Amino acid sequence: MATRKKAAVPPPPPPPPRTLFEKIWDSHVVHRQDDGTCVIYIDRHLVHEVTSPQAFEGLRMAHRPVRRPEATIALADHNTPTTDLSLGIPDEESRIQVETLEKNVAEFGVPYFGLQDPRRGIVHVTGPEQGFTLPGTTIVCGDSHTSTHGAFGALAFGIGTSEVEHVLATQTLIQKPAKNMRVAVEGSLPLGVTAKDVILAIIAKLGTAGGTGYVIEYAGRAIREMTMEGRMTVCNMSIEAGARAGLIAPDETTFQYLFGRPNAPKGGAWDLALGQWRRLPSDKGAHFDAQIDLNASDIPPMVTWGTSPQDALPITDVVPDPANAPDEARREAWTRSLAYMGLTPGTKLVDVPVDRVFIGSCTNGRIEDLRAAAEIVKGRKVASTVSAMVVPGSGLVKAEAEKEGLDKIFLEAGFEWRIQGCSMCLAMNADRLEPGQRCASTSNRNFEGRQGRGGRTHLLSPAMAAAAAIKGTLADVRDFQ
Ligand SMILES: CC(C)[C@H](C(=O)O)[C@@H](O)C(=O)O
Ligand code: SF4
Repeated sequence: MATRKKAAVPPPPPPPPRTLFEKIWDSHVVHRQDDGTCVIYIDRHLVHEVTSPQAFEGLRMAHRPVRRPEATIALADHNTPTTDLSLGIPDEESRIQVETLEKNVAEFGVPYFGLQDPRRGIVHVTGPEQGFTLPGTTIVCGDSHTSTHGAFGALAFGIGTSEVEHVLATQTLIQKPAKNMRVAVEGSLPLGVTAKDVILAIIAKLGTAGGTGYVIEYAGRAIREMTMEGRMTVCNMSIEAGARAGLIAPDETTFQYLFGRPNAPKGGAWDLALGQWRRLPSDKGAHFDAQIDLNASDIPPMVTWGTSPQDALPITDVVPDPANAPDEARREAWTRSLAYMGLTPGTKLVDVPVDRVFIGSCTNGRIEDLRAAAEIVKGRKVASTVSAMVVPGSGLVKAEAEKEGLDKIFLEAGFEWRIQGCSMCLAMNADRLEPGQRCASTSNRNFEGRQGRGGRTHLLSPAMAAAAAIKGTLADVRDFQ
């Protein structure tokens, strides 16, 4: 019998290279509409007291339960006192918000870290700490700085209150895919330069709208060399560049941080997860719609002078002159900013006196941030003209810092040592600036009135904030090392 040679079946074409964002997106699409709008599955949901009341009320009215309470963690962070929790919450509006959250989580069976629970912290500090934030997952919260969790290679973004209700009810969201931007920081960071300086330098370059419509993936040696704390600081402020989210490819640093955390997978599930996580990084040749490059060795310690996070300059610089602004719109914006900030063009930034120093927030309230500040503060005293405070990002950060003796270093230098919460990052509780007061702050927003009506904010790193507290003016941390 004659044998006919079988025609060789051509191998299937290799799948097109994809970015980290595309991989997470594709694996979460539940339904795709013709116009590209998708229903995506949400793995994890963080809930705080500010943006959840109407969401729960909506569920109540519709007689709907929370779809997956076990995929949710709730806690209060914005409105909580930082001095003494045993007195309750004196401010009525704040108290009502926290009590409403407590009532809602009890009624809907949502896991809750109560006021006295040491795991309670700013949502973006607590989530990662608990291993609730995992690579390759989708994470949302009714809070713009949800981008923080992107440091783990999770697609994490802030949502509005009606979307909070949608996620509580369905564990899904309706979204359009974003464009991909790659921001590469090559080389190693010089001494005195931290993740905060890197992200301020990136925002100064991109502008507050430069990231609009994009998910930014941060890459390059300087990012790979960062700890998880540093990576979170970078991703945290992605939103200040207008981006939908920030992402960093998970690697050994990520896995080491997560191993053994309460909500991280255990045993065989851990090994399985590792195998999946290692496939997440962007493929070689994946398409990015935009690319920005920075050299780490060009980045000095940075500080903001104006009322937008993009108004950042090297600490060695001077207050800019609106006459030198690149266009008319910015001339006007700079003039307004300088009037609000009470600054004169040409003044050296290191000569600008500060009244207050705030070390904390979801940008820089983690243990490594407190260690960096304590290193500068150790054996020194806060200037007599300055009132300074440290507010840990979570109860666990506070406990660890106390175990290491950092609280003593701060207290002996004249800092106040507070209880965890958002605190003076946005002045929703009792911690706020008086009109006209100037603050060196490790937080992420310097908008008018952000830290209290009429308050003036300079954003900088924890080490730089510590140096400012000692010197009584903005200061170059490299003079203190
Ligand atoms: C209160 C909350 C909705 C708000 C946010 O979305 O970011 C706050 O956390 C902030 O930092 O301004
Ligand atoms: S610390 Fe500041 S930026 Fe972060 S969630 Fe709280 S208020 Fe928002």
